[in-house]
Amino acid sequence: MNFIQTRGIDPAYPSTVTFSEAILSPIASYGGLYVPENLPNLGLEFLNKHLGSSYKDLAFDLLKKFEIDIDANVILEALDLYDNFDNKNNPVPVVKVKDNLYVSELYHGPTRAFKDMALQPFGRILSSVAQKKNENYLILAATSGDTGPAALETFKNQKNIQMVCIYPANGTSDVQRLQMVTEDAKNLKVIGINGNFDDAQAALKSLLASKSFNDTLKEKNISLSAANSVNFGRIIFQIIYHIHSYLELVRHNAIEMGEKIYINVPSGNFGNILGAFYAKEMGLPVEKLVVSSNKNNILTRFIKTGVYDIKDDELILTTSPAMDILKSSNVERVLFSLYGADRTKELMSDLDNNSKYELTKDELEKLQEIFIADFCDDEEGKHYIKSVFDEGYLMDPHTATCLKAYETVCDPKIKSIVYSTAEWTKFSPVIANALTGEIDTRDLDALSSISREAKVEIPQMIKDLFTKEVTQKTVIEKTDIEKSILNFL
Ligand SMILES: N[C@@H](CCOP(=O)(O)O)C(=O)O
Repeated sequence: MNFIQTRGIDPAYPSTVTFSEAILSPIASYGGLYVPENLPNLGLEFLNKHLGSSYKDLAFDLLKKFEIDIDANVILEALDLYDNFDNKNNPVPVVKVKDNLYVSELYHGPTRAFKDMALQPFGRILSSVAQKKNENYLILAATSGDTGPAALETFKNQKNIQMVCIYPANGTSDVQRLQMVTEDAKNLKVIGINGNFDDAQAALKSLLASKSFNDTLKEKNISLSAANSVNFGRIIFQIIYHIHSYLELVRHNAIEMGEKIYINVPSGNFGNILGAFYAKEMGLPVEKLVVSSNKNNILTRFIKTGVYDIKDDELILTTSPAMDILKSSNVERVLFSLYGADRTKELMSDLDNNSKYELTKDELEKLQEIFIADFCDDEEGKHYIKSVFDEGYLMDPHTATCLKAYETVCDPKIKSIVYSTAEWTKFSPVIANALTGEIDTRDLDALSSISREAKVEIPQMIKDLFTKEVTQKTVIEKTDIEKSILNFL
């Protein structure tokens, strides 16, 4: 299958590219993104066929449907990385929390967040394509806390790869930061910036599009790619777990095959729910996609009003930092699917030039046929963490935001899957505070207090972070990112 461009075609670019070309060079004409030319139609036949399949078999068959230009043995090797998750037979358990409410736990990989679901196999595939071409790649990642650790983990010590991860120095949890700054592989560089995630992502996009930066890299015999969800290589793996989660509900006899459900996703850069959007487009029975966010509530406002307006917004630091985002990259891919390339180009250029765009009434209706949304502030989040804990389930603050939308915009008679994007260990102070009222300033104290209260073990890999040497000490102004990357190479 070929890939096309969300903002139409600049004559300087090829009109279509293969999957490997799209992942090696993820930014398309006019700063747009690559999307599949068409989506495979799965239907109930595919779902029925995979009721008894393992996660890896489902994934392999789905990837086959996309006809990507990657050797089958490379795909199989990449999928074998799911064997390192907590349960090699099921990397994504789906757990019942209360009547009609299920949690799909996406955090059982090496860095304890959902990003491992895609970055583990995607990193292996990208590295293998680079090695086969015998080319050197610089992979950039901008992170608000979860992508960074997962990207560093997947690319560390990979041949032909150097990787730079940019994070907001004061915008992640301690555990997220420690996961990054204690990485010591020679091919990795971690850069903290005095700025927020939007600054980090803007720098990444501008470097990907910069001719002079790319030319400088070429002189060093290096090409440039990205590990964020702007890269379709991430998204393709983020479709699979939505289908798997649906099948898990059928397997648990929670739903009949074909029954429609809500898919409720904590959303920031929109990659996770975009995977669900594509799964729905491919035939997964979904009532609505529920977009949950924190006090940085631009996605909720957009879905409720059709106006994406961040002119007067200041990014707020919250207790669900992975969603502290205003310029959400993957909304663009939905705009393209619903309204086409010309309109997407117009809307995205409004956003770039005026920090605002506005849908027409008809366009908004089309969006609202698919998406509903609500946001949850930190205090409400703590309330949900506590009340769900009292019913026997421990969840992180990102997952907790979904509980608000579950109550406010979903029909309780229809089953919901809420996606749990991170393990409790990554955000212990807020969880400890929600459960016990304690205010722990040190993560270690908060981890112990949750461990006591909830009778859960702190995983060794999390404990180890607090004694590991900090090897990545760079913190710079956001204007110095390019210089700092070039110094590293
Ligand atoms: N929430 C992310 C931000 C980057 O998102 P991505 O899905 O585009 O990689 C994070 O935690 O880093």
